[in-house]
Amino acid sequence: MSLNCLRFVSHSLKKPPSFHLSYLPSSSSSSSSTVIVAMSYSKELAAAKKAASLAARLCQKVQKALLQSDVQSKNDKSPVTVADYGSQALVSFVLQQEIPADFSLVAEEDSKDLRKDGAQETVERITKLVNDSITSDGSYNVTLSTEDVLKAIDSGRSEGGSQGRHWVLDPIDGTKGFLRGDQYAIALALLDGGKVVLGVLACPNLPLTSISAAGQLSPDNEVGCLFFAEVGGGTYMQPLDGSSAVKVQVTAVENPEEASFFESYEAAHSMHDLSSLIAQKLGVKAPPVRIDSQAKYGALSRGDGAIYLRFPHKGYREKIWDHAAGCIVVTEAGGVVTDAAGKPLDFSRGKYLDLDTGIIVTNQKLMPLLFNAVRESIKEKAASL
Ligand SMILES: Nc1ncnc2c1ncn2[C@@H]1O[C@H](COP(=O)(O)O)[C@@H](OP(=O)(O)O)[C@H]1O
Ligand SMILES: [Mg+2]
Ligand SMILES: [Mg+2]
Ligand SMILES: [Mg+2]
Repeated sequence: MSLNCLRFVSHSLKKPPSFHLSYLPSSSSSSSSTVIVAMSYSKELAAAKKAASLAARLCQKVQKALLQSDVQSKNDKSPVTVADYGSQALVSFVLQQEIPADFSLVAEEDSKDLRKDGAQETVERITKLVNDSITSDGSYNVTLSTEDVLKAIDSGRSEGGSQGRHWVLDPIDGTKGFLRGDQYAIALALLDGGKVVLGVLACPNLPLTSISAAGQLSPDNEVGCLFFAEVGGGTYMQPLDGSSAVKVQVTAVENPEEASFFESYEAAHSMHDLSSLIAQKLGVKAPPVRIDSQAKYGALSRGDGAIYLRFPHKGYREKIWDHAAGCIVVTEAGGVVTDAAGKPLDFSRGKYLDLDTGIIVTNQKLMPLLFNAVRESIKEKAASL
């Protein structure tokens, strides 16, 4: 049997992984000899954690100001825009400082609107935010100009694909949640050869303890989680303030009656009627936990719930930055992420995920039952239309 894609990891249970190895054929001949190629993403992972943590701090600052302001300016979308752009510029800057070689970034935002007449003040606000973050970190002795910031944002224009390495960034995932003062995430992943090889999810408002249906969002709960995963190395969570990381695992629940599920807060993002039909078929008793952003993947990776269902309305095309980091965080914690046809998500085709109907996430034990319930429910829903 060919060993060309056999990978294994060196890590202890407590410590995040530092490297993994790939066995590759030593030549194109059919000889059984192999060479060991060290494949490490530890430097990239450290850079990604640093970038996402700094961006999380920037977003927290903006969200705090937004929530303290009066109702009128709450409805004003500009603070959100500032945080989205600021986060993207900062992550792009940090990654280019830390890993300058062959830099490629596929990210949600671009500077088109910021280059229009009348946007100068906004660009200056973003630039100040980014520079304040860089100064407070202290590791980079630079001050960015407004043009540097616009360029950093636009370096996220790569198309990704199946060749080489590409960073994938959602600078604020769950913008609607961010606006409401609820959940959002800074989601950063690395693709190598079209596969997600590492992912980091910074979730500034996610409690450090479970948000299962039983114990939802206690107001005095400590918040701010950083999830991170490297291929073959498991998933870890640490407080965003930097204290030590713990390994996390998806729930071991096998009985769907004991399972609870996550879905989007926004009904426009996922058909709640379809998920409730699926839950009913499975015999799920707990009500859905509705939260914004890829914080759902993070929460699922540590067993807060057992299932995540996402069924966009017809015509919506999912983007890779909405799932890349979340997907590896869950799979490395022992979970399974597929589309509604049971296929793994394919991140190698550029910005979009071309998938069948929706995304389903759960543990390995529940997946066959969930998959059947999904197929039946989709058929029933289609027949009733
Ligand atoms: N009609 C739609 N259907 C599905 N997803 C949508 C959507 N409109 C926007 N989204 C995506 O849903 C993401 C938020 O997901 P969730 O509902 O899990 O919080 C948004 O990310 P952004 O907030 O980064 O724009 C956006 O990409
Ligand atoms: Mg998003
Ligand atoms: Mg976003
Ligand atoms: Mg958006």
